[in-house]
Amino acid sequence: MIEVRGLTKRYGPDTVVDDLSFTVEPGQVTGFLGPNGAGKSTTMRMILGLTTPTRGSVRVGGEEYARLPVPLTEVGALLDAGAMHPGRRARDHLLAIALSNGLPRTRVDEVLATVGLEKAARKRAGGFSLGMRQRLGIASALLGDPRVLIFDEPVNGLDPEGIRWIRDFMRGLAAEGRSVLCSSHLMSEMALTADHLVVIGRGRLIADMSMSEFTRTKGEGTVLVRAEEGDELARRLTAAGGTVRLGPERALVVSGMDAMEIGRLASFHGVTLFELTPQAPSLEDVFMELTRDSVEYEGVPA
Ligand SMILES: Nc1ncnc2c1ncn2[C@@H]1O[C@H](COP(=O)(O)OP(=O)(O)OP(=O)(O)O)[C@@H](O)[C@H]1O
Repeated sequence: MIEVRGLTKRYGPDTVVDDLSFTVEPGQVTGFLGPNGAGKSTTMRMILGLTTPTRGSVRVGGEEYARLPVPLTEVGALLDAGAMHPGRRARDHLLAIALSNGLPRTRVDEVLATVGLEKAARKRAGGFSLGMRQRLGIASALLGDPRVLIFDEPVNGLDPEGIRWIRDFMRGLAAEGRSVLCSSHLMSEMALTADHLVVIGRGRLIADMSMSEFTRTKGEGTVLVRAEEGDELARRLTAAGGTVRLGPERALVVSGMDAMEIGRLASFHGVTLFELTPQAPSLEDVFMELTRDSVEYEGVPA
């Protein structure tokens, strides 16, 4: 497992990771979520001993990364798929990593097969598509057969087939009992992959819970309302404490009130309703709500 305790990183006056504590358990995919700039990559780099924390500690399998005798056999990571020599053949790239880490050569062909790159083994990485580069990056993370795997935004820029492959692959690794930590800034993507969620904003922990707990406890639904006198109803709902947004085709999307309260209010003011549909919160909505105060650069609504 990965144990993060009181982890803090400062760059000059900026605290980019702020007293962060969480645990990544085996047998699960833990989604590491946060808006752009939240501090996910910095946290992952500290877990991997690539960035020194200002304060706090990280243990992988009970040890600090720097104390692991052969780190690649404990933890494998995909941080930046572009980080490979373009002129080097895929197999040679893996062979160099295996040999410099004292891992057997036989692992190279095994991991190439695992990620489906056998046929491209003798091709140069420079000619690889993004999807193939991701697979090669994952192959190198798997060389030491580690129990812990870390993926930083692994599906960024991939086509739907590539996304599905990575998703299934991560689920497979967790099913084998490994600990998988995977970062993303998209909730919708994690909804299909993660068992557990760690959500951060501006370097601070916002949520640490199972996916089902996350939707159950954090979700407040909306009600879609269509009315003959939409503008009037919107005013009445706002006055009654609801929050109203304009939805598709002039429908109202109401939060803070349930369908019964809205129906009663409309009836009281003689407003004719055409539709009154409670909508379960999407995970994306819950995520946006949670991280609203912690996005670095917020767009101004048009
Ligand atoms: N070496 C550095 N020096 C100064 N500031 C840094 C450094 N590395 C990261 N930062 C800052 O730390 C903050 C967090 O960055 P980080 O890359 O960890 O976020 P992230 O959650 O991974 O975001 P993204 O999804 O955009 O990659 C950002 O504001 C970034 O500008």
